[in-house]
Amino acid sequence: MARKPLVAGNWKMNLNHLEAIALVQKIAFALPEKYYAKVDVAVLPPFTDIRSVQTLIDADKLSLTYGAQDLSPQDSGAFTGDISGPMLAKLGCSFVTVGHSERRAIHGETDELVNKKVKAALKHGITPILCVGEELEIREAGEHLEHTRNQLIEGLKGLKAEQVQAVVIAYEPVWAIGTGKVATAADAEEVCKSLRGTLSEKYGDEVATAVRVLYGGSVKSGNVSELVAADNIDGALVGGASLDGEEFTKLCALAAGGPLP
Ligand SMILES: O=C[C@H](O)COP(=O)(O)O
Repeated sequence: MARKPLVAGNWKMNLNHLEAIALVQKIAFALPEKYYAKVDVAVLPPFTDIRSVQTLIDADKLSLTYGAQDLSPQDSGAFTGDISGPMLAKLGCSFVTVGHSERRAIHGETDELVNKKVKAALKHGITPILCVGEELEIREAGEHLEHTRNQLIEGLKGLKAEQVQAVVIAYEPVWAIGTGKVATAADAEEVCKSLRGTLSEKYGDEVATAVRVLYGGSVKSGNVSELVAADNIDGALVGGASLDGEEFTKLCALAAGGPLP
């Protein structure tokens, strides 16, 4: 079964809602419609931008999709500062990243909390992009496969096979995020293949074959083709390069198999 690549731009804590509109317009103008048959493209802006992005995408009937960078495991209540799945669903979000390494490191998110967030996203019809990845020390100790396998198993705990089929996995080695140090395609493929193997072992071949596994960590137009050419890499979770409309458009076109627009 051929998996359609997904390129998701994680804007992190960058761009206000006016800048968000400008960037989405730039991408929409620069990436012709025909590319969307070969690649799914999503932007993941900060919460405060989502309504503006939704309005623009709906009004102009753009093929771009969008989502959020986090969600609460709760649906509503006294959780000051949090944003819930129902709120994101109402805003038309297709995706939400869960367990990004910045949230694990800066906000102390555990695998248990990540698992609750994955369930919250699925409950409200939003595709979770479950992020896993090892720190440099773990890679240097040769424990990256075991570490990412455990994060995957814990993140998906308690889900049925059909629910797992609706999840996107992103392998993001922490040492490659925002550092300019991209994992080689062989390094990334090794982990993505191992993650798919774990999915197969736990949920069966059909699920493992259907799930998209992305790579993230210093992905740019210059390295995306080599990464997505690997058998088990189905697209990219892009940070820094997703803030530059021209660069992100190039990257999406290359992930679609080219040519450049
Ligand atoms: O979610 C995206 C990743 O953290 C990658 O960020 P980066 O492309 O800036 O390295």
